[in-house]
Order: sequence, then C-alpha cells, then structure tokens
Amino acid sequence: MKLTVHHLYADMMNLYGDRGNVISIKKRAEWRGISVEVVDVGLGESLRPTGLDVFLFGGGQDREQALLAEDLSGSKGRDLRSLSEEGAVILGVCGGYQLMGHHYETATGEKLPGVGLMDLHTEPRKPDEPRLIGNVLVSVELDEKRGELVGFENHGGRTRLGTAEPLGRVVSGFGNNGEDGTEGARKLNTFGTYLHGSLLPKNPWFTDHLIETAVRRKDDSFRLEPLDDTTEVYAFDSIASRLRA
Ligand SMILES: NC(=O)CC[C@H](N)C(=O)O
Repeated sequence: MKLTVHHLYADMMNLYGDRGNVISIKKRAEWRGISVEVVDVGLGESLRPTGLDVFLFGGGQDREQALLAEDLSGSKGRDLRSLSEEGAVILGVCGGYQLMGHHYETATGEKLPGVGLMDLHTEPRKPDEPRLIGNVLVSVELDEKRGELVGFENHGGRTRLGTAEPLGRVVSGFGNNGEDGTEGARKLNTFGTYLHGSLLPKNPWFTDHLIETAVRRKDDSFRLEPLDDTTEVYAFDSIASRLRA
C-alpha cells in the first residue's frame, strides 16, 4: 500500500513550520507499514492523484497568495474541485485555507479569487482591528470522533462561512473571525483551518483521521493500529492546559 502526499506550493506556503504536517502524516503512516511518497506540486505543475492521496496546502502571506490565486484559477483549481467532491482528503492551513473559499480580499484591498472548494470567503481586517494572533484550542466533532485541536494562529483576514460547516468551535483563541466562535471549515473530507503550529504533530488523532480516511476510500474496512502517543499528548497538553486555565 502506498500513500501519496501532495504538498502544494511547498516552497512558498510554509509558515510556522506547516511542513511539519507533511512529516507527521508520513511518519505516522510509515510507522503502520504504509509507504509514503511526498510529491511537491509547485506553480505551473499539475496534480497527479494515485487514488490513495492526501493533499496539503500550508499558510503564506498575501504576496504568495496572489501568485497562487492565478495558478489555481485554471486546471489545477478544477482538479481540486473534482477531487474534493469525490471525497479526497485535502487540508489547507491559513493562507491555503483562505484560498479554498470563494475569494480572499487582501489587506491592500486586492480581491484574490479562491478555488471555491467550500462556501466561505475571507475579508480583510478593518484598519482599527488587530491581527488575530496566539495559541488556539478548538473542540471538534468529526463523524463519530469527538476531540480537541491545539494550534497557533496569526492572520489578518476574517473568514465568514456560508453553508460550509465549521471544523470546530473555539474554546480559546480567535478562529475564523474572532466573533462567531467558529474555527476552520469542512466539507466532506476537505478541511480548512487557521491552526499552524504545526498542526498535525500536536494533534495525532486528527492526523490519523486524515490517513485513515484517505485509505478507506480504497478499503472500507481499514483501521489504523494505535501508536504510543506519549510525546504528542505531552505537546498537546502543555498548550491545552494553559488555554483551559
Ligand atoms: N498565516 C497566514 O497564512 C497568513 C494568511 C493571510 N495572509 C492573513 O494574514 O490573513
């Protein structure tokens, strides 16, 4: 069994160690005997799904996002929309997440078109509003699983959800816009979130959910064996306990 991790714009979208998400998926899959190939997909390059895939899209600043918006406006965006509708596993963080909606309006008022994977859009912060920065704790219900995610957010944009479901509810921090208590978004197996950190190393249950979902598109009975997550749980708890206090 071989899982392909498609790392979108690896060299441009890697704020706050988002590359850690790629490493986390790779290691946790390999520790269960699944071999993993990581494929970087840069500007002008097409997606080549294999049927057992995870697509990862990290965060970046407005400057990078403008370059990507153009790259995503053609066949790559169309391919991502079909993959998302088929139930492929796609995760976007912050700048990547913002481009998964209908549009992102930058701090200077440039309206960048998004891929439209989910019904949401992102507005710029108003001149008197701060950037939303800090550690975040989010409670999440995913199918039959209920859990929490910790991460670090740093964004000016305010995301407003249309019909897209939130990924979770903010326990501490700001989330999508600092107002409505929602964090991230989800449609089928497409996920967007403001949580850097990087996210997946500190939230192993969510990493496993992504791996398991990707494999179960081929083999419905597939289950991951548990791992010893002492280190990951320690990393999670050291932040979550402070945020709950
Ligand atoms: N951290 C990020 O990915 C930044 C995203 C976006 N440029 C914003 O500030 O809203």
